[in-house]
Parts: sequence; structure tokens; C-alpha cells
Amino acid sequence: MIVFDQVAKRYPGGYTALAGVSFEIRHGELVVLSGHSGAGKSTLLKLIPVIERPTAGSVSINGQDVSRMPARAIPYLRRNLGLVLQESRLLFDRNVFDNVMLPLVITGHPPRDGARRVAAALERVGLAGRERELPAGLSGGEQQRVAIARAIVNRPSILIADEPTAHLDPDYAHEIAELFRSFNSAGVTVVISTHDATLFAASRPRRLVLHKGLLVEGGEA
Ligand SMILES: Nc1ncnc2c1ncn2[C@@H]1O[C@H](COP(=O)(O)OP(=O)(O)OP(=O)(O)O)[C@@H](O)[C@H]1O
Repeated sequence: MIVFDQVAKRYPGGYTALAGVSFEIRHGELVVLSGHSGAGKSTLLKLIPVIERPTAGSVSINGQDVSRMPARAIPYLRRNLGLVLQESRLLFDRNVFDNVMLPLVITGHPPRDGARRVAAALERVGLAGRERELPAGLSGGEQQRVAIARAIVNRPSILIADEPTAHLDPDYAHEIAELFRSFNSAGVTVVISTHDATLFAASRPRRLVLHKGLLVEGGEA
């Protein structure tokens, strides 16, 4: 369970990106976060893996207040989170295998089992056998699939994606949306931001809507 309790985020310089945001996400939910550009979607998502910390209120995951978590504990938290963020670019000088293996290398995972996990993750996103290719030779949709494989290689129970369908043509965007739906059907909690909430409408997601840093739909007092 993810709980935001009266969360505010003010960036240095004084810009208030989030104000008094409260909601709960239960295990296994599919949550679609929408709102206009600058509404605070990326900021909200970054508070979950503690890439940013709130300036007021708290964010807790499974009863643990992560907003005040010491920096040394954050890598352990992130092992259980799959992240597909705007900043999580692929390494273009490394092949697909190395890109997907990266989180396992960072956490010191045994290489043989890691290789099996990479193969399973690539299979899951429809890129089986593409390990030796370089990202530059892949389409935008395939590159996004590599980023998703990298996010799930640790078998996280929570998957967070910030506009994973942005810059993709409609067919690719639907395929990527379908992929997230299938992870959710397999029991993973999925929190995804998008400009196009209709992509996920068929799976009747829980909707959170931000407007200028305020949660205008889907919140709980
Ligand atoms: N590191 C930062 N320092 C200062 N201001 C920031 C920072 N990151 C975001 N902001 C500001 O906070 C506000 C919310 O930004 P955020 O990226 O969370 O919105 P968003 O809804 O994800 O927008 P978009 O859809 O364009 O990605 C914006 O006005 C942005 O300029």
C-alpha cells in the first residue's frame, strides 16, 4: 500500500509543484495519473522511490515512511520498485543485455541467475533474442520495451512509469499500454502517468487527476 498524506513539494526557488495531496493505492491496483503539463505528475511519481522528498506531509510504502528514510536505506527500497522515468534513458553504448542487466549488476546479483532474469524480462516485453543489439538500431517502441524490461528485471511488486507512451505513435502506445495492463493482471501494482488516459480506459483503472499541484480527482481526505 502506498499512502500520500497531505504531501506538498516546493522546489528550491519557491515553485510549489504539489500542495496537500492525499491518496492511497492498494496492492494490485492499476492507477493512471493525468493532468496538464506542469501539473506535478513527475514530481508525485519521484516521491515514491525517494528521488525527491516532500517538503511537507509524508509518503509511506507498506507502512514505512519513505519520505524520511535515510539515504543509505534507499537502494533497498528501490529493489522492490520498477521505474520507467523520463530520466531513465538507455545506455546507447551498451547492448540490450547490458542495459537490462544494469539493476542486477548494481545490486550485486549473481551473473548466471542475472542472465536468466534478463532473458525472462526480454521475453516478457516481446524482445526475446535481441540481447546483442544496440539501442540505436531499435525503434522508439522497442527502446521503451528495453526500458520496461530493465524496470521489471528485479521482479518488483510496484511498477512506476512516467509517460511511457510519450513520443510513440498510436500503435506502439497501445502495445506499451497493453504491456502495463498485463503486468497489473499478474498482480503488480502499476502507477503510470499519461497525457492520454484513454489508452488505459478499457481496464477501468483508478484515476488520479492533478491540476496545478492539487489532486482534483481520486484523492482521499
Ligand atoms: N527540479 C526542479 N526544480 C524546480 N522546479 C521544478 C523541478 N522539477 C519540476 N519543477 C517544476 O514543478 C512543476 C511540476 O513539474 P512536473 O514535472 O512534476 O509536472 P508534470 O505534470 O510531470 O509535467 P509534464 O507533463 O510536462 O512532464 C513545474 O512547474 C516544473 O517547472
